This record gives sequence, C-alpha cells and structure tokens, in this order.
Amino acid sequence: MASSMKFTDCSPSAIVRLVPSTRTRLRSSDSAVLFHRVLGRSCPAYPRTFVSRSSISTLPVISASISTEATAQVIDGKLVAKQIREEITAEVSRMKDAIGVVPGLAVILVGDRKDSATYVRNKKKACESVGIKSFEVNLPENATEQEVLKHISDFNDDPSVHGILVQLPLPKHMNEQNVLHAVSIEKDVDGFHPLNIGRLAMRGEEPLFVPCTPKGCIELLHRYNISIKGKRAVVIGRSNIVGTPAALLLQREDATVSVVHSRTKDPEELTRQADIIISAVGKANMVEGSWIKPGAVIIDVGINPVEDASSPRGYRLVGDVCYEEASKIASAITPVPGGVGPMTIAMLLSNTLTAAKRTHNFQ
Ligand SMILES: Nc1nc2c(c(=O)[nH]1)N[C@@H](CN(C=O)c1ccc(C(=O)N[C@@H](CCC(=O)O)C(=O)O)cc1)CN2
Repeated sequence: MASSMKFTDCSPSAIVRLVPSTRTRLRSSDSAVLFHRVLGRSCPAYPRTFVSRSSISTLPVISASISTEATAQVIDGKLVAKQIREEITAEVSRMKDAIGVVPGLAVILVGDRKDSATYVRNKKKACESVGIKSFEVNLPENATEQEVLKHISDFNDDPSVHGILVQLPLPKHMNEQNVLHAVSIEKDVDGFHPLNIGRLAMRGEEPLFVPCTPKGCIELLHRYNISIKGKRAVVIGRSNIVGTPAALLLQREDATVSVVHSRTKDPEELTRQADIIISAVGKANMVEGSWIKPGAVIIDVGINPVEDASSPRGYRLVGDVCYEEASKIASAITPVPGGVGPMTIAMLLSNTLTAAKRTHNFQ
C-alpha cells in the first residue's frame, strides 16, 4: 500500500476499557495465522484519553469512560451467519424430502498452512451442521499441479458433488489461474472462475456464483437494512477474491464506487468521502478514525493477528480498521472476529445449496 498507509494497533487494554459492557465479547477460535508483529502502538489519530466527536474538550481522564461510549451499531456477522445456517438447514431438508438429493461440497486443500487447514475444518463442520455432504482431498505441499487438476476433473464428473473449492492460497509452484479455470463453472461455488467474475462485471449478465466473502459483506448490509443505492462506497484493496468482486457487487447495487489501492494518491481523503467502506487489505488497524466520515458504515474484511501477551494464543485478531476509533464515528461497523469471517462460510453453504438446486431444477 502507499507509504501514507500506516500500521497501527489499538491496545487491548484500551479496547476492554472503552467497549460498552453490553457488547458481546467475541471469542477467537484457535486457528494459526500468518503473524504480523505490531507491537504496542496505538491508533494515533485519537489518543486513548479521547473524547466523543460531539464533545471535544479538556475533560480529565477520569471522565473518559463517559465520553468515549461507542455509538456505532455492531453488525453481528456471527449471529447473521447462524440465522443463514438455520435457513439452509431447512432448505436442505426440504430438498432431501422432496427429491432425495443431498447437496455435496468437495474441498481440496494443498500444503500444510495451519490457517488454511482450520478454514477447511470449519467448512466441513459447517457442512455437517446444515446437512450438506462434504468430500475432502488433502494433498502435500509438494503435490503437482497435475494432481490437483486430476482431483478437480474427478469432482467435475461426480454427480454427488455440486460444489468444488480449492482452498487458497496454493503453494507457490502452482499456477492459481490454471487451477481455478479447471473447476466446472456450474460447480464453482467460490465464484472465482473468470466466467463468473466476468459476468459479475457486465450489466445484463448474471454470474452463476458470487465469491463468498464479498457476497457476505453485501448480505450483512441487506440484513441490517443499510441502503446501498446512490451511496458513495470505497473499497480498500483490489484482490481477485475480495476487493474487486466487492466493488463490482456494490456497483450492481447502484452505489458509486471507488477502489483504493497501493498506488492511490490520497487514500485517506478518498475514504473520508465514503458512506460505505469495505476494507480488505490485511493490514492491522490501517484505517484510522480520521479516514472515516461521521455516520459511515464500515465492513471490515481484514483478519490480522497482532501480538498480545495477555491472550492464551499470544496474539489476538484485529481488522484493517481501528475499531475503537471507528466505532465512535461510524453509524455501523463489523467487529473482527465475528463480522465478515463467519459470513464467508455461510455464503459458501448458500452457494452449494444453490448449485444443487440448479442442477436438479429444484425451486
Ligand atoms: N477457496 C477459498 N480460499 C480462501 C477464501 C475463500 O473464500 N475461498 N477465503 C479466505 C479464508 N476463509 C475461507 O476460506 C475464511 C477466513 C476467515 C473465516 C472466519 O470465520 N474468521 C473468523 C476468525 C477465525 C479465527 O479466530 O481464527 C472471524 O473473522 O470471526 C472464515 C473463512 C482465504 N482463502
């Protein structure tokens, strides 16, 4: 990202002190993740003895607990994902009873990344919880691209498999495009096939599937009745799996969309104009309070580990957005963890159900 983008850390002690006691404390699971060390720095724009936007004054520190109440609504992805899983469970059961078909999802994991293994395990558990059958292939780090392609081809031909996904990232020696192109477009429940992305980009075209994380972001906005039409939206990050499809989806919802990336001249200024911010860069606490327009809605896709000696794991997860600052300025915000992450898997289940229904022409 541009040099003006900074790594910052909202200290855990400050978060514990400032988060209202009524807010649900979200527990992280035990996944191991790539570790970005961000040591004890605070979000600089708003120091901790900080006052609410409406009452900037010289209040002594003792009154900070009164003046630092968060105002933003918490967009609870964990809760919404649970509701969606319940809806999917009912549909899977209705389909099984009516036509005797159980949706099937095949997951291919290559290599030994602990975070990827955790995500795959969670996907399998989620499938079980809603009645979707899961198929798993685990290949070693040194597997060849040909081996992966052979498994994809077998799943493409298997009628009990309705959705196929290859967990990303793949080992460096593999060509990701070759692998993603090999998945049949009808079974591309990750929505990463170029034909699906191309259709997403074109007016008058419909993709068969939309990538799960961006789809989850939009679903959260819908379920919280946050209107998108005519709004200014900024997407921070332009990855193929989140930033780019998120921008395309927002545009399809009639938002006016800007994409902030590593070559953007003044990312802070551009972001400050947005009514809706989707951040997907993977840099802890990069988006500070000063980047946010009062009342903006923030969807934070980043899941970044920062060192935290007080946590049993030695780290905790934070988003791209400095939560404690943002929650005093924004009107609504997703937490990390418990925001977009759980929606990714819920949308995968939803796409798999859609794939099975479409194959069997079941309404
Ligand atoms: N083939 C794919 N690969 C990857 C995708 C994807 O959609 N398809 N997305 C990410 C990883 N991912 C799913 O695969 C994923 C990431 C995070 C979560 C999640 O629920 N996170 C929790 C925190 C988890 C923790 O405590 O460690 C949260 O945010 O609350 C789910 C799925 C890259 N690869």
